[in-house]
Amino acid sequence: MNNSANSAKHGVSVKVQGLHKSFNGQEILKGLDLEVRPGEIFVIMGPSGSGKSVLLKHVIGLEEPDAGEILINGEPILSPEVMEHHRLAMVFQSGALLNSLTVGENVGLYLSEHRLKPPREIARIVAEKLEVVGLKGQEDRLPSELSGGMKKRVAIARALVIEPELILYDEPTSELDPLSAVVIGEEIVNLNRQIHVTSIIVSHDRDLAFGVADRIAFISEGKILAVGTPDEVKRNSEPIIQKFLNADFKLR
Ligand SMILES: Nc1ncnc2c1ncn2[C@@H]1O[C@H](COP(=O)(O)OP(=O)(O)OP(=O)(O)O)[C@@H](O)[C@H]1O
Repeated sequence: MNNSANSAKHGVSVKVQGLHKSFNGQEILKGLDLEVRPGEIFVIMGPSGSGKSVLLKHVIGLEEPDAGEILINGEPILSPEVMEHHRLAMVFQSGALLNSLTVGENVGLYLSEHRLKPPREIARIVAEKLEVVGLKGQEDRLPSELSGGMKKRVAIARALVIEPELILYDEPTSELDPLSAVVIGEEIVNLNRQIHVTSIIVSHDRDLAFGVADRIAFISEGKILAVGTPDEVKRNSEPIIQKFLNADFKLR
């Protein structure tokens, strides 16, 4: 983490160029190109198995491309420039909280493990981030005592301790009831307005995508089929997109 940049409240740009990735001889990403603007809420939507999570892992540097590259503010993701000067955070699908630790310990874990701040300062930062996600005063609770929506909000608070310039959300509303999903969507938008962080969300939740996105990319079988505003994507005539967006029960 670069402390000198901590006061800067802005998002980074993300550029994906010609991204290819295969696993065990099977091509999963087939040459993806994308550009996410600073401060944008960008949703990557598409059917199960289309490669959304694999793409997200490349954007945070957890996977290396077979070909192509990911640029953060014009610099390769794995370059020293990005590693040292940009703060990228990921909110995992499961929340990835440690059940043996309290909420406060989970949120402050990165700072305490790396001894980046004195305990009193960590406690102050944890309290501040919990307040941002609407969980003021919940430090001493255990993850097992929380609802699914609260766990996701704790996971978001944990991402916030590094003052991120980019937050990646992997299926932030999965396993949530519709009301809790709306709360998480609102949280993502509020954060975006408050700290101007660039947000990339991977989701097949149509309501979330159309509710929060500035722009949406629709991905299918490792290719981008469309990129545009929610209205543009809704109007796209590609049959796979229309089928996905209008899928409904037709039993009665
Ligand atoms: N590390 C890996 N090794 C082998 N295959 C993988 C690996 N990671 C992903 N895959 C395969 O890549 C394909 C795309 O997976 P991915 O998780 O990106 O899909 P997704 O679009 O996020 O789906 P979902 O919406 O169901 O989460 C799947 O067929 C998956 O089995």
